[in-house]
Amino acid sequence: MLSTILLREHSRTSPHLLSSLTFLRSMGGGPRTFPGGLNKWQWKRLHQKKAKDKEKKLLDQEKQLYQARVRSQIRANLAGNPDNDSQSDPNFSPMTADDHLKALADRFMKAGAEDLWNEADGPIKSRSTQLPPTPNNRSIRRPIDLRKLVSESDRAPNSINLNDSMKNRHYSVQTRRVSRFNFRRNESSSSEDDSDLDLDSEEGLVRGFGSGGDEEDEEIKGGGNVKKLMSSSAALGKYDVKKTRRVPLKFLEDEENLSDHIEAIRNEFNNRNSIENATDKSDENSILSQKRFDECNVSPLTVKALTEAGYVQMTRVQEATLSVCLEGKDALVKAKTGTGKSAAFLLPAIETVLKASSSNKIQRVPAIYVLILCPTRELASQIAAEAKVMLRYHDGIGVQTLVGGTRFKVDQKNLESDPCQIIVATPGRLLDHIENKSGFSVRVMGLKMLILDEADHLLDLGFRKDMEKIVDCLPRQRQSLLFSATIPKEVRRISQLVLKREHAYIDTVGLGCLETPVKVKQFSLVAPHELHFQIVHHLLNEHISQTLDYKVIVFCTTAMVTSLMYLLLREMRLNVREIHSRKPQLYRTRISDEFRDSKRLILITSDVSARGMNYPDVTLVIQVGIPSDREQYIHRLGRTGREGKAGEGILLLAPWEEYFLYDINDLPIEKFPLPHLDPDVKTKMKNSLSKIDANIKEAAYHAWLGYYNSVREIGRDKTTLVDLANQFCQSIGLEKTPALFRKTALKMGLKDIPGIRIRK
Ligand SMILES: Nc1ncnc2c1ncn2[C@@H]1O[C@H](COP(=O)(O)OP(=O)(O)OP(=O)(O)O)[C@@H](O)[C@H]1O
Repeated sequence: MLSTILLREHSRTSPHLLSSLTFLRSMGGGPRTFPGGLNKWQWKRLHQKKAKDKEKKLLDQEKQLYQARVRSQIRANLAGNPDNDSQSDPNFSPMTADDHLKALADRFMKAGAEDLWNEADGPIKSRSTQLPPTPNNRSIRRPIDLRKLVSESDRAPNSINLNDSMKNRHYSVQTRRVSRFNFRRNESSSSEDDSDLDLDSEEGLVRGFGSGGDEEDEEIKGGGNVKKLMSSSAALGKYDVKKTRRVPLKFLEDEENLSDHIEAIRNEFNNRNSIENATDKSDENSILSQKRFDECNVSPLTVKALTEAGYVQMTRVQEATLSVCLEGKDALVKAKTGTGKSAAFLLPAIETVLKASSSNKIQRVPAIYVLILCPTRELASQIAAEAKVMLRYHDGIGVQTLVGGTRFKVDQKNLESDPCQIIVATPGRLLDHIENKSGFSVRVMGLKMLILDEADHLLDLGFRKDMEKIVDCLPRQRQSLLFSATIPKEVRRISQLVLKREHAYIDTVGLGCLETPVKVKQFSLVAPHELHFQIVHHLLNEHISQTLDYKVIVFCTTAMVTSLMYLLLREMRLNVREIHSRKPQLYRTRISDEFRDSKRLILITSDVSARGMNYPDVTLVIQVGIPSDREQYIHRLGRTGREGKAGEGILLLAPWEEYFLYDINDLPIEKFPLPHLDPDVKTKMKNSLSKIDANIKEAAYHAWLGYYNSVREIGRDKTTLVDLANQFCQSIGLEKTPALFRKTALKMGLKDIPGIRIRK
């Protein structure tokens, strides 16, 4: 004690002594307890909690104030007399309900008003506000879509609209302050969606069981004897990728010597493609713009690699975003599925590395300049493969993936032996590397650019905690780019966790325009639940008989239901493969690569394949059961009709899931007639089902129950839910309902529900 006081006194005069004291303490020489007998971590946590509570309180206050101000302003405006209280005006007459709605709609659809939308106001509904019939609630009215009340002219004049831009070939960018609030670390702001967001986990029940089954970004630390990192080929994968690394960097000045070469490629291309271009340009649905890569401010070496890979013209999203991203601005970008978002962020990423490398040639181990985060392992591999193709002629620039399901040590070895400047990672594994004291966090401190692919999903509650921790460890002086095909309004608010307030919002879809690919025909089929397996079999057979080079993806609600569907269809002699989170990573990668490169194959999958995966020429997507939300429907459907091609999507629902159609009623979905099912096939299916291991069926029942329990509209009536689950049980040939652990049943609120069996 005395020595501490003496040291403290001394340290006032000697800073060296202070650092020695700190060192001594870290070595165990100093006091380890804080007031109240707390240790260092408890003390730290206590203060973090206090700060968080304070921040939340302040935020709530500000929010209430702001809402009150907006409400009073609306009231004043509607009454036509902003200065006086309308109620005290003797001539005051309340507006009709329709006028009121129209006035609200007008105000809300003004440019930049999206941040003011509340669940009850806005045109984009969350599931919590759906009003269509549920098993218990059949008479509720449909919500009014404010979009329909708004005239075309009220659209944001300066936001990018693909359809408009097609006419005048001119993109503009909406840059503005997004929200008055700082929503950073404020989960309560989206608490109404908590249960929806919980659905990110593939096995809702499994989460309840605590058995650790996750959907995406599952991290297996040190598990499995993985001999090589995943290496899937992206869309450009058939072209050679660079094999060697650790070559001295070639910098921008060297590239200028290539201008002759590029000029030659340009001329050759002009001649070769002039006829094709003429037809392309006439196609309004083409994803391509008229601008070529060689006309942009990107490195000639990148252009050379792109040209060789067949990328000559930019896609619309690439044209719309490139200049903004190259200027160094933060951006939030929305563009339809399959329109080339990956290249849109990879191009500025490469330019960032080139620029940073040229100004920092002395570092022995290069800093990580670009970090790309995405929700699934397969997507990370795909992005890395595409980046490698673009980097083909950039010697000395490397890209690596850090994803779960591989050995952590292997990652570390690769990082040491082959230092890279671009990392593509899933959040969980990245965090492991940051928190591991191996120097990775130091390399990350040089970061220049952070990219979130599938940004809305990464900012969901499922990933939010990890994202907050990651962002906390990154330098503030960086550029951030967020890309997705869907950006719900909650995400625009929460995006400030990552983006600067002054960022560009680039929407190449356009407010109120169709969010799905134009050439994809969409159908919904509502049929009794017990017929679903047979209907899927029937739809697949029909499609195969009509489509020579068929390539189909069937999405199921959970991993175990996917597994059951796969085994059943395999028994029925269909050419199927399966991918879901319960499969080892090497298996997943192998199947993913096989499916990418093949034709006449059916992939049965969970939501691990829903976002970002670029399997070329998928002819049909079948979604069995209700998707977790509207966004997931759009992403799953987007696995077909990529690059402006044609495709087909069928959503198969049980009658009690039909309410979901209201969430997507602005999409062009036609009713699919109930097919005539062959009784012989029914018998065959029954036989096939009987051959499947009962454990798989039991796991499927558990997963099914967990998934639908977490779907708010279905899960809140536990008795009906258990009834439906038992019907499912019978339909898959289980005679006895599988029992739940007491703890699980309790967690799910099912303990005393008739029909639930508890394990003794
Ligand atoms: N400039 C280009 N010229 C030709 N093809 C391109 C170009 N840019 C991208 N593509 C192709 O478009 C397809 C879709 O690209 P990508 O996977 O980046 O789409 P996406 O918008 O990220 O889709 P998702 O929303 O599903 O993630 C890929 O096959 C890719 O090779």
